[in-house]
Amino acid sequence: MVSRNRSQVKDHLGSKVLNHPELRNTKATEYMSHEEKYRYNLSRATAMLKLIDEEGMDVNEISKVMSHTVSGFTTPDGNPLAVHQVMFVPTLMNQADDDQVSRWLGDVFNGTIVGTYAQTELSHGTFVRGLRTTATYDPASRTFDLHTPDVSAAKWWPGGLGTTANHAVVMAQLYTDGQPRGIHPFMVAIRDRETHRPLPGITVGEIGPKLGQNTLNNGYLLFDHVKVPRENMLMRNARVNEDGSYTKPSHQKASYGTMVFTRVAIALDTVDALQIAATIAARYSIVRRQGEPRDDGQEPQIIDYQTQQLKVLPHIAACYVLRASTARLWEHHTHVTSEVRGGDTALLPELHATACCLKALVTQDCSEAIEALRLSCGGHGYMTASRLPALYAYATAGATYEGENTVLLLQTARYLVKQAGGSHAPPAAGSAVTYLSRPADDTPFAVGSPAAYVAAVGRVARGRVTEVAAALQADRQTMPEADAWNQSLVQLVAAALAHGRYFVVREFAEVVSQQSSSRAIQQMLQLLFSVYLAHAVSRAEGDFITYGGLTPSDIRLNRRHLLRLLAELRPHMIPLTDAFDLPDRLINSTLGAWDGDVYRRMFEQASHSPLNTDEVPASFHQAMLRSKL
Ligand SMILES: CCCCCCCC/C=C\CCCCCCCCC/C=C/C(=O)SCCNC(=O)CCNC(=O)[C@H](O)C(C)(C)COP(=O)(O)OP(=O)(O)OC[C@H]1O[C@@H](n2cnc3c(N)ncnc32)[C@H](O)[C@@H]1OP(=O)(O)O
Ligand SMILES: Cc1cc2nc3c(=O)[nH]c(=O)nc-3n(C[C@H](O)[C@H](O)[C@H](O)COP(=O)(O)OP(=O)(O)OC[C@H]3O[C@@H](n4cnc5c(N)ncnc54)[C@H](O)[C@@H]3O)c2cc1C
Repeated sequence: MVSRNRSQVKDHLGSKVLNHPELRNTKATEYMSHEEKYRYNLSRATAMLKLIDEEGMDVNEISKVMSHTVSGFTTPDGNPLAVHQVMFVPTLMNQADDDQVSRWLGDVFNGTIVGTYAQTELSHGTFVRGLRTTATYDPASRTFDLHTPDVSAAKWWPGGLGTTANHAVVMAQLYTDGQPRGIHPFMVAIRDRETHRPLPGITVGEIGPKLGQNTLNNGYLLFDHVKVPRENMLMRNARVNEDGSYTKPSHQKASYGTMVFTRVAIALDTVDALQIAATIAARYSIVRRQGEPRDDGQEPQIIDYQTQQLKVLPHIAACYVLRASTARLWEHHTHVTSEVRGGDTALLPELHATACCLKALVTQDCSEAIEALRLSCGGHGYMTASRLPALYAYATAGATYEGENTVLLLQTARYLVKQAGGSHAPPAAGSAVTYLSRPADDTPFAVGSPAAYVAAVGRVARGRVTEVAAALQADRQTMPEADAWNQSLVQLVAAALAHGRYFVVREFAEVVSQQSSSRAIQQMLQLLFSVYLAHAVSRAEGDFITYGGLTPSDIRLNRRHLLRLLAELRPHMIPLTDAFDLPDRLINSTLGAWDGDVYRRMFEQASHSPLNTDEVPASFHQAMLRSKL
C-alpha cells in the first residue's frame, strides 16, 4: 500500500469496506435466529479479514478497519473473528519465537488456522495466577500434558472459541522438573482443520446469550490429558528445553503482553462507539421538536433545552479529547513494545499502569456517556433500531473484559503509590508520573483558563495519590499488607481515575498547542477542551474543592461557565459530529441518518416485524384463545 496520511487512510479504507462486494449489501439481523445471526456476522468478519490480507495492511490500518467492527454495518452483532485478529495473531507475533512464527504464521494468514485467546476460566478471570489448567512437561515424550482438573477450571469466555476457532493460545500453569513455573502460553489445536470436529480429549462449545455482542461466539473448553508437542509452548520469552530445564523470561510478566496491547486497542476503539452514539443523539436532537410553540410558531428543537445540551454536548467534546489521548497511548505502546523486543523492559511498568487506567477510564466514561445519549433520545432511544442499545452493550463489555475496570485501576494505583513513596525505580524522562515527585502546580484557578483547569486536575490527582499512599503507609504499620490494602481500595481506585483524567487532559493540551493548521480549528479545539474541563470539574466538585484548590465560589462560577460554553458549542454540534465522517450505512440507526428523516425510517423498520406479516398473527389463536383469557 502506498504511504498515505491519516485521513486519506481512513477515506481509502472506509470506502474499501463500504463498497466491498461481500460487504456492501446488508441485511437487518434483529429477527434472525442465533444461528442465522452468527452465519451472517461470520461471513462478514471473514470478508473483512480477506480484505485486510489482500491490502497487506499494517497494524495501524488494521486497527482502523477493525474499528469498523463496532458499527452496525460490518458485524452488527459482534465479530466472531475479533479475538483471532486482536489477540491470537498479536500473541503469536510477539510471544512465539522466530521458528514458531515461521511455522504457523503462513497458515494463519491463509486462513487455515483460526485462533482464540483462552485464558479466563469459570472460576478465575481476574486473578490470573490462580488459573488451574495445567501443562505438565514430560521429557520422555517431549510433550506437555494439558489438563482441566474439574469443571470450575474450564476455559470460559474466549471469543470465537464457541464454534469458529480451530486453534487456541491457552494460558496454563506450567509444571516442569516437578516445579510450578507460573502461567505460560501454549499453541493448541482444538478442532480438526478439515472436518472442524473437536480433537480427541477436547470438549468445546458456545456459552450462550449475553447482554450484547451475541455473535462474538464466546466459548468453553476442557482438556482431558491432551498431549501437546514441546515446540508448541510459545518460547520468545520463557523456554522449556528438551530435558525439562526451564529458562525464565526477561520480565516476569512478559507473557501478559497481549493483555497490555488489547487494553490499548480497546481504549482506542471504544471512542468509536461513543462517536457513533454522539452523532445519532446530535442529529436526533435537531430533528426532534417537542414542547410549547415559540414565537416562530414552531415547537422547540429539543437541543435548545439547556438540559438536553448538558446531556449531549459534553460527550461530543469527550469524543475529541479521548480520541486524541488514546491515539497517543497507541503510539506510545508501539514505541515501548519495540524497546521490549530489543530486551529493554524499563518502560513496561509505566506502560502497563497507563494502559490499565486509560482502558478503565475510557470504557467507563464511554458507557456512561452512551447511556446518557440513549436517554437523550427519549423513548426512541430504547429501540434496537436506534442502535444505541447495541452501542451501550459494546462499550460496557469493555468495562469487564481484558481486565475488570476496578481491578485494572488497582494495578495503576499500585504503581502510583509506589512512585509516591519512592519505592519504585524513578520515572524516565517524559514519564506521566513525574508530577508526583514535584511540588504541586500552584497556578491559581480561573474560570475560562484551560491551563488553570489542567493545573487543578493535576492537583486533584496528586492530592488523591499522596493521601491514599500515606493512609496505606500508616495502616501497614498496624495490620497485615492485604488488610491495609483492602482498607484503602475505594480511595485507591479514585486516585487511579484522577491520575487517568490528568493524563488525558495533559495529552489533549499538548495536541491543542501543537495544532497549527488553522486559527479556526485551534479555536474550536480550545472550545471543546474548555467544555471537557468544565464538565470534568462539574462531575467531581467535591474533589476539586478538597484537593484542586477551588473554592465554593469557583464551583458556582464553573457551573455557569459550563452552561455558557454549551450554548456557544451548540451551533457547531452538527459540523462537529459530521466531522467524524461516519456514513449512514456504518451508523445504521433510524435516528442518526444524515438527512434526519427519522419518522419515515422508524415506520419502515417496524414493517419488518414478523408480527406485522398477517393482520392477525397465528399466535393469537394458538396462545390467547386456547388459554380462554
Ligand atoms: C497484527 C494484528 C493487529 C491487530 C490490530 C487490531 C487493532 C484493533 C483495534 C480495535 C479493535 C478492538 C476490538 C476489541 C475487541 C476485543 C475483544 C476482547 C476480548 C476479551 C478478551 C479477554 O478478556 S482476555 C482475558 C483478560 N484477562 C485479564 O485481563 C485478567 C486481568 N488480570 C490481570 O491482568 C492480572 O491477574 C493482574 C494484573 C490483575 C494481577 O496479576 P498478578 O500476576 O497477580 O500480578 P500482581 O502480583 O498484582 O503484580 C505483580 C507485578 O506485575 C506487574 N504487572 C501485572 N501485570 C502486568 C503486565 N501486563 N505488564 C507488566 N507488568 C505487569 C504489576 O504491576 C506488579 O508490579 P510490581 O508492583 O511488583 O512492580
Ligand atoms: C464479552 C466478553 C468477552 C470476553 N472474551 C474473553 C476472551 O476472549 N478470552 C478470555 O480469556 N477471557 C475473555 N473474557 C473474560 C474476561 O476477561 C473476564 O470476565 C474479566 O477479566 C473479569 O474477570 P472475572 O469474570 O473473573 O470477574 P471477577 O474478578 O470475578 O469480578 C467480579 C467482581 O469482583 C471484583 N474483584 C475481583 N478481584 C478483585 C480484587 N482483587 N480487588 C477488588 N475487587 C475485585 C471485581 O471488581 C468485580 O466487581 C471475556 C469477557 C466478556 C464479558
